[in-house]
Amino acid sequence: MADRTVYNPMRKVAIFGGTHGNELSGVVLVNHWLKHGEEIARPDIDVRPFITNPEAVEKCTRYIDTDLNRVFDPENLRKENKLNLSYEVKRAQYINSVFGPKGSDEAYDVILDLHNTTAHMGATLILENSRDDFTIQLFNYIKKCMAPLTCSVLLNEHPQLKYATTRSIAKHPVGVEVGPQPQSIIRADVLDKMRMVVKYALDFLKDFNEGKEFPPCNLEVYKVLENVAYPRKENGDIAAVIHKNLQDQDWKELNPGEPIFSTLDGKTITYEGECAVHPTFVNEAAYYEKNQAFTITQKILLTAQSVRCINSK
Ligand SMILES: CC(=O)N[C@@H](CC(=O)O)C(=O)O
Ligand SMILES: [Zn+2]
Repeated sequence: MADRTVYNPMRKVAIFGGTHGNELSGVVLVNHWLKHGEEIARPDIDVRPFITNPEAVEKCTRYIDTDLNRVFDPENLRKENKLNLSYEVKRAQYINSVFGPKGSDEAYDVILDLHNTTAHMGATLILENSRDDFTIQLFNYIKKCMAPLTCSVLLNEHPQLKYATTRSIAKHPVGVEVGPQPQSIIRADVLDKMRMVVKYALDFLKDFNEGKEFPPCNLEVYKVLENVAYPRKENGDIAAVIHKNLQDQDWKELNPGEPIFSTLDGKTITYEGECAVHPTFVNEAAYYEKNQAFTITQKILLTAQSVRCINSK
């Protein structure tokens, strides 16, 4: 007999934009929905659009003092002595008080956190927990609705590389990452894809709350294995750039021996891993300061039990 997971209805849903103030699709969509909420309204769901880092949005920069999307860990959320805290840690504590507290029953059910990447990733959903059947079912639904457009799923639950995201205060965190889009500009194609993802996510939640059962499913995901750093000179300067054969090839197979960097003196550096991988976040602008040239992932299949809602009316 197939197992089924039951949940309470998902009534508290937030859509976050401006977690990074220079990723403008989420900023303009959330600002639009704050004035015109009809598009995101669904029966019996409180859907709340919210700008998470207003100072960074104002200055059109990723962050003011520190990356907001890294500070939702218990230690930062607990810190006292408000005078010495960075703007983003104070903001994280406030966001956690409104939409969390993280890990509690009162926390929001679902948070869609809207991001852009300069990498050629297309529409991407970011999953934080491979055992969260509800979110796997949600992603499977969105992916099917997006077809023939691709919608890839990135799974980040790497013990060292996972970070404490803004969305992680929700019971079911959903990262939405759409590219390629340069920082501080808006591309219509990217905006449309993000808008479609949000629409399908909300449609799923409506169907789910109305009692629709979603049968068991398989979901193809790209699991984070490692971040690859830029080769640097002794003085810290970048010594090589992403090779032209790797540029814009996010999600494509990369085999051992294939080029990944070109050095400034004209040499090619090849991938020397053991087996084929799938790079992503290739040449992401925001990751130069984190010294990440790209992330390598492995394609795996997740399965989810059927899900349905308990007290649907
Ligand atoms: C380019 C970018 O900002 N990416 C996001 C990914 C995520 O939301 O997990 C970040 O590094 O926070
Ligand atoms: Zn971002």
